[in-house]
Amino acid sequence: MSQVEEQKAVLVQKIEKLEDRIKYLEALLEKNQIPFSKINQEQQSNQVEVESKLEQQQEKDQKGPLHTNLDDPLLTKDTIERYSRQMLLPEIKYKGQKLLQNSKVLIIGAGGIGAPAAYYISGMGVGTIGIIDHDNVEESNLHRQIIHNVERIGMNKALSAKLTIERFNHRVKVNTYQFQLTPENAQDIFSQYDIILDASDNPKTRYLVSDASVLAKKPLVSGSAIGWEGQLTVFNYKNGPCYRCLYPECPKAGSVKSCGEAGVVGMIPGIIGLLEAVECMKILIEAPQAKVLSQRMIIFDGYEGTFKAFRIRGPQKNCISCGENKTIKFVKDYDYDNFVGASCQAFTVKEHNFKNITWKEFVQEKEKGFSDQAEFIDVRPESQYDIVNIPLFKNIPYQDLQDLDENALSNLLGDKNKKIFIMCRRGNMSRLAGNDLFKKGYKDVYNVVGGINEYGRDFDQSVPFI
Ligand SMILES: Nc1ncnc2c1ncn2[C@@H]1O[C@H](COP(=O)(O)OP(=O)(O)OP(=O)(O)O)[C@@H](O)[C@H]1O
Ligand SMILES: [Zn+2]
Repeated sequence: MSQVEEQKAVLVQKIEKLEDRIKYLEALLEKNQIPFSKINQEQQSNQVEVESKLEQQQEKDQKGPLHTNLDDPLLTKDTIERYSRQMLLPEIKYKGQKLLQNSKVLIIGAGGIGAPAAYYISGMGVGTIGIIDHDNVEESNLHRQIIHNVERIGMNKALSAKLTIERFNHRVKVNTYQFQLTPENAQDIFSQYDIILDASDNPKTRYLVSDASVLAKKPLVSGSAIGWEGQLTVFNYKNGPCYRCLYPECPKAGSVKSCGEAGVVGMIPGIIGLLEAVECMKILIEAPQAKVLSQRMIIFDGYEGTFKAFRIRGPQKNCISCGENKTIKFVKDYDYDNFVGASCQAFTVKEHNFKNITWKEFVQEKEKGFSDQAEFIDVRPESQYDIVNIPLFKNIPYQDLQDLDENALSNLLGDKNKKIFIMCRRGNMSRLAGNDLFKKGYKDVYNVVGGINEYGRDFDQSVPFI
């Protein structure tokens, strides 16, 4: 989406929103029999003020000669009617709704988990929602990120979420942070909210979110989803463990996968996002009997049709984030790149001995004719290869390639002097594979830069961008 189209989409949204608001205000005016001229010009420019004045006026007009219990100016008649079905619950009632109305929730990422979580959290009447995401809506997000839509492709996800929420429940204030959460900005942003929801998709952000939540003394609802499976827990709640207590070391390279690599059934992050919203509500309404998922985890397996809940490790005395002698005092002073890069940055290859080749160079070389002394490998998972592939490249998924010893490799690839061309989806996994093959004795290894996505973009429009 071009910048102009993006701006146009934002304006169209605003017009629609204004039209809705005008209708609503006109109805209120009519109901209260207030002539339009009575509202002064200055206030007209501020919809929220006008609306709240009208609502107060309406409330005042309608107040009877006796006092009621209704003491929260934000929980007006209409608002209570909107939330009445949940307010009927003995665990929520008027007090619980007031707590929700006066609370602030920060959601990290408006993706597969964050999108449904934000939708329902705005539905339940939280007063303020903060949404942080630096990324733009893509076509491949829409099977699960239901807060966005086709017209929003190319628009920042936090902004897109805000536009949807404003049409869904205009009483919720949405703050957007249309940039990346970093060690430099995290503590400041977190301090402005009561509870944090992690809906991000990478280890570096997860550790950062956890450490910043510990420092800000805020509970952290945390979930993840991949394939058919999702999991959920609550960290840093009433002396419970933090993320680092559970995972002091980052998972090993290659074992950390994103939805973009491994795929995901859309409903799974949807379910996890909604479960995050449930935990969020339980914490905010301060229901004494509610069993918050602290030191417990739920694993949902959609394929098996099972939910399992079990206890997890408690707080660790030696945790560098929340333990007795914690060393993380300011997240901006902690080197997340180094911590994550050392063990879990899935696709970081700092030093390499393979050569890079672009698709243009590859095609030129192919036209000259490859000798028999060349092998072509596509290291993507079989499911990705199945959707679209270049048959010249045979599929040896990276996971399988890693497990092959030198003997098995030489049976498969033959002579170690052969040229080996490796491709993948975007050129990340092929770099890891290139390094592995070099270490196993193959000295003429080529990484095809940009993978199938770049081939599609530059050479063949019929190739889907996956
Ligand atoms: N540090 C961060 N700051 C802000 N947003 C983040 C950060 N890390 C991750 N996110 C956001 O969290 C969301 C995670 O969503 P999800 O797991 O569905 O992945 P995705 O990037 O939307 O999709 P895919 O992996 O399929 O391309 C993304 O929108 C991503 O931009
Ligand atoms: Zn800890």
